[in-house]
Amino acid sequence: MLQAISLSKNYQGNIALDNLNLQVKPGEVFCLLGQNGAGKTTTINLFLGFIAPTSGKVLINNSEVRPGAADTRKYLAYIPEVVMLYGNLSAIDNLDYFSRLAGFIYDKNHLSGFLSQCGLQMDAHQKHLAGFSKGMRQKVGIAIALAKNADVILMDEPTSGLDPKATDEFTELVKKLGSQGKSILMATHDIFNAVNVGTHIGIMRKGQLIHTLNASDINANDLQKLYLQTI
Ligand SMILES: Nc1ncnc2c1ncn2[C@@H]1O[C@H](COP(=O)(O)OP(=O)(O)OP(=O)(O)O)[C@@H](O)[C@H]1O
Repeated sequence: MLQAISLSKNYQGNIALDNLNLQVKPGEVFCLLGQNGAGKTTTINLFLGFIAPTSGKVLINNSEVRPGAADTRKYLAYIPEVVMLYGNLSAIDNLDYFSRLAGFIYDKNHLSGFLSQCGLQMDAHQKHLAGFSKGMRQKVGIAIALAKNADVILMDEPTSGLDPKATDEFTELVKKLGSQGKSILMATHDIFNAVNVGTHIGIMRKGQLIHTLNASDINANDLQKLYLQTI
């Protein structure tokens, strides 16, 4: 489970995050919406331990995240806007490498099984990543999350630039991960997708979480209205 408690972050006197409180329980997909600069990436970077909070704390499975500490990182997988892996390695070799880094050793069939579960077509498993589309890279990123057995998945605008079919495939995968009990926090600008994939939706403005909603309580039109009123 993910928790942010009274979390604030200042950069040279500028407030990037202001007393944020949120939690993402197992099985929940929490979508964070907000304009550029609202603080979404800062929130994700704090959970990843890339930066330290100015005040407050972030917890993963009840352990406090500290920059550079490995104990909370083992629960995590991270899907950035573009999954950057080794272009000169095949999908299966990338997956093997990153699984081993996380302490998991699988045979080729098992690795291939993770890639297939994530919708990557068989004939791409042995191909170099350099030739992959963004949608294919995101699938390999999710396969790494599965292979690492990560409880928590952080995603920063993972569907930006994906075509509608690739977005739909990605959305179905994220729902499946949620139904398997993962806790997922996703920063996104895609209101329609947030309603579709999220169990919870947060709207941020200037570092504050202004609204937190159950996705089942709102449709995309009403969410868009609320978003525009809020930002
Ligand atoms: N390393 C940094 N140094 C100084 N200011 C920063 C740094 N990183 C972020 N900020 C500032 O913190 C605020 C929040 O930025 P953040 O990247 O978290 O927003 P965001 O909601 O993710 O935006 P976007 O949708 O553009 O990705 C912004 O004002 C930004 O300029």
